[in-house]
Amino acid sequence: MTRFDQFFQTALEGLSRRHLRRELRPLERDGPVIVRRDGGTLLNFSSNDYLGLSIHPDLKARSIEWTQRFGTGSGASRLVTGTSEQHRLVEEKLARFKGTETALLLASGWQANAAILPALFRLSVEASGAPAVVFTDRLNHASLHHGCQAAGIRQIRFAHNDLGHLEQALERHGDQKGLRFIVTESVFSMDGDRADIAALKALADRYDAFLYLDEAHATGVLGPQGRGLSAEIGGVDLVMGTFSKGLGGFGAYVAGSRPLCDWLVSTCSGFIYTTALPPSLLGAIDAALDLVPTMDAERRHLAALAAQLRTDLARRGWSTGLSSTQIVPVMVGDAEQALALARTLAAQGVLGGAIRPPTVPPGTARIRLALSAAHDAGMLDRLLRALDEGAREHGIVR
Ligand SMILES: Cc1ncc(COP(=O)(O)O)c(C=O)c1O
Repeated sequence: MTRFDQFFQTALEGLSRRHLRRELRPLERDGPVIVRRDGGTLLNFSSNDYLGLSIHPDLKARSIEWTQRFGTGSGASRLVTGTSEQHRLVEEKLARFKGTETALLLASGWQANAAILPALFRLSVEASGAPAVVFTDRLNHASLHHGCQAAGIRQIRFAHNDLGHLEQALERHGDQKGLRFIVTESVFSMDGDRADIAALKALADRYDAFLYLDEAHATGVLGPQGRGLSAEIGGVDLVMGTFSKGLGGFGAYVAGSRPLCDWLVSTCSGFIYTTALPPSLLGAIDAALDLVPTMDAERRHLAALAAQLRTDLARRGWSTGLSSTQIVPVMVGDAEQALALARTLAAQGVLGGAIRPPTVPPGTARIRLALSAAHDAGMLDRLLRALDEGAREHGIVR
């Protein structure tokens, strides 16, 4: 015990009373969609490993091979020791995949957003002498908020995916001197809905704004050959994404123009002051980038499963919001009820995470279901039966 522990305890009890306390629970994976927890087996609907690549033999083999050839760690920041051939090869492959001039690897999606935005916004001061004017979707991921906060800018928030509202804001702030930035996601992680990238790009062009797009949940899954929604139209100024979800590994990327990536190499704290990605991860990413473009059948299966699930849930009276992707929220509303429902799911052998404020807005707690190409129709039936049971047990009004 330290003398501060009593403060932690009291603060934690406060979180518990508001049903906001989070806890780590031991879990072991057993195949693409099965996990073991508390001695039982659960069917997993909570993982972002959308294509099941994290256990693919090709990723494992190249990760092992590159570890054996190049070691377990990179030793230092790339600016200190130099850039390895593997980093260069993976970045080139990534730029080809995303259809951009170049790309840059970063440590994680969270770190990328948290560190890129402050570096990017500095450009405004350099170019115009005034701070950046930043327009953000109200439901942007925590890491995007963090990046804005770290940059010390005030976000001009527009209603979720409401481009009319965004346009009004662009109009209202039209006479501000700084460079304009629109920061949003192509697929929203807690709602599974999509941004209209073509319309965003048109707005960005009309108002001379820089478009920053987070493709964390689209990479590998959506767009032509899984290249993300930005690949459908091209011309997005900066696309970031992660390797931790559809690509089955870990780490993140920025894809864009050469001057953009050169700027980040010189100014992005989260790139400069951190150790380069290790060979094991680079090997897995390299293999995933070979496989993903060939996985149209898996993507079709995943999309069909998600559509089926939404139809079945709607038939049973559940709302799935505006989901149109592999992420399907089952809206509950009350945080305590969402937690109770997740507990019943687990008792029925199904893992579906309860997502509560502050991750989602107050009153919109939900079970976030994330589908994988490794799921099948029988598994969806099991999930639906478990949800019905939970609704009955806890008197959840649908
Ligand atoms: C939209 C979005 N961006 C970024 C991240 C962070 O990515 P990573 O898990 O690679 O840190 C997430 C992860 O949940 C996300 O949902």
